[in-house]
Amino acid sequence: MSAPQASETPKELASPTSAPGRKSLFRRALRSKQAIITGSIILLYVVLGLLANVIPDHTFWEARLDSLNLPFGSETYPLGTDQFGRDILARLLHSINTAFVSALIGVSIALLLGVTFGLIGGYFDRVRTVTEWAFTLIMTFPGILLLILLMPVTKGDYRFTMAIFGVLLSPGIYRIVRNQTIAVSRELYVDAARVSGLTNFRILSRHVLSVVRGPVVVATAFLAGSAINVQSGLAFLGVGSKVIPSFGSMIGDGFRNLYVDPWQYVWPALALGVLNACFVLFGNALRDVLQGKPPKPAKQDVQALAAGFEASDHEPDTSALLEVRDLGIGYEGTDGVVREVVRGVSLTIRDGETVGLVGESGSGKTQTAFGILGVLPTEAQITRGSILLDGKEILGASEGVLKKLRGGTIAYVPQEPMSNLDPVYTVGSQLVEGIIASTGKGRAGAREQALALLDRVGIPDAKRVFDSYPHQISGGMAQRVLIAGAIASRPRVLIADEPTTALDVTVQAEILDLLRDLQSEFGMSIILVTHNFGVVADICERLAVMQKGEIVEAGITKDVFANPQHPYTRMLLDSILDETTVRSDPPSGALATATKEA
Ligand SMILES: Nc1ncnc2c1ncn2[C@@H]1O[C@H](COP(=O)(O)OP(=O)(O)OP(=O)(O)O)[C@@H](O)[C@H]1O
Repeated sequence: MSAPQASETPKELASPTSAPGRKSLFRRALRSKQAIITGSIILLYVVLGLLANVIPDHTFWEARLDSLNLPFGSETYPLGTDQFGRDILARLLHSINTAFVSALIGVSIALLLGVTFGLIGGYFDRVRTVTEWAFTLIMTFPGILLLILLMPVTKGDYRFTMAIFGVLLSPGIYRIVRNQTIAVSRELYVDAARVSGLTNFRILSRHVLSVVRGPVVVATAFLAGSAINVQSGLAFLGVGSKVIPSFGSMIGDGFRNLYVDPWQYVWPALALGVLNACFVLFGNALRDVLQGKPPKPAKQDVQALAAGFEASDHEPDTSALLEVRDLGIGYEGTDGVVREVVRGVSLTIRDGETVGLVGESGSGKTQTAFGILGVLPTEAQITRGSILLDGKEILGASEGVLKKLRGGTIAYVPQEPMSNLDPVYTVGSQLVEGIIASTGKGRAGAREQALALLDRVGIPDAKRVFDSYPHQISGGMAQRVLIAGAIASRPRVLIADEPTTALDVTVQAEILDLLRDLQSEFGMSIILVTHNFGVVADICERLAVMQKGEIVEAGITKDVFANPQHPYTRMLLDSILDETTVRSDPPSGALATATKEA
């Protein structure tokens, strides 16, 4: 399980680990009204373009001296004629084809270069310098000027011009793909794929491409609009063939004839404007779909949720600080069926107590914790339930409300401390940013508090650690740093997700001692997510045992340890190594050696 990464991801792109595949993006796009409307309009343009030789009564090049500047609504010329007596409708429909061919050529070349070299540059560190250099060089070219200067080479053929424009667009795609590839290459599952002997090509096509394609699809929509605009702009300036109709050349002709018949200007400008707006809005809709919105409960009192943090109509347990009731979290499978990974979990945490959420890997502990924090992946669905904080419903609250809660009332200490510190920034600057965001303090005050917190969590040379980069400190120190960040806002609930798993035994004990001290000092409640009964025995007053998404047993820790009721709890307890029992049989290696010596 990895911690939520949304905050570490560039705004325009989804987290690499959460990026859905193309199929999922397409399916989710169908749920966005904006994507459906703008996508349908773009599709309508395509159909009209395909019927360019069928719909009009005249060809686009046919000029009739007896039909100059006919107004719209004229017989056989529904949109009228231009100053050369040519059918505006025919020219408009052919302009659509010119626009789409321009977009197709420009975007295809940009994708071919950007995706290919983005994958190569992102994945292979050794060639990255070369790809960076090449694409930075391309970015220095003065785009439009270059396209005009290359007129003698392109001979005015807009298709060649757009091919060159595709090269000029490619750095944008390259950067998206390169960034995503670098991020994915650092994921543990990619390391695992390498170790298991998968070829680089297989890793790139299977693991990396599936992550980068979402953002690339979104960028493609924007690039298509941009290619159409540039082609139209060049045609307006007179760069390119006068014979092939395009929105730009029609706008240019209409502009020159504005006082005779303004409609000759209005039609192509309108057609280009609408098409352009559709590409931009379609791209925005895809991006929203990709970034997603926080999962909403399936069945909730919508009005209460709309108010964000309104009082709930449940009858809350008045002694409870946090109350999770019948929480269900599910994911849609490839067959379209939603399967619950958290199934009706109920949990109560009172002020100042530590509750262990225990169970083997995959039992739904972290999903429950993420549900409380409101940081579930966008594809997650809340299928049922309620989460009350101080008796108020927070499930389905707005992102603004949840952000405030996460920064202040509820804090989170993630698993794997090292992966949760950005290697590019010093420990201090990351702590300071977090403190500014959660407390609203100024930089100097935040720095002072960060140093005090580092000191408080038992880091001996706080100043040195403050100025260190994450790779310069140990795992135990990194965990202390994350705890320092989490307690900065003096939270009332601290959710610690396997806070000791990645640490060696002595450091584990120190971290548990630290959590215990901080709890009594701040009087906060702790939810300790763990698979380790030893940790639960050490620090938790109560525990809840999870299996396959359900709580199968809950109670006071010493009671459950003394008299476990559920077979699964008994099995987990039995699997704890009994330190008083020493195996009498020698390890197999020793046995083998002994046999050999004999
Ligand atoms: N994005 C997702 N899509 C589909 N299923 C998911 C997703 N994230 C988690 N799950 C599933 O939810 C289940 C519970 O996962 P969760 O991370 O809560 O387990 P856990 O008990 O915390 O285990 P661990 O300690 O290994 O993280 C798992 O079966 C997991 O495969």
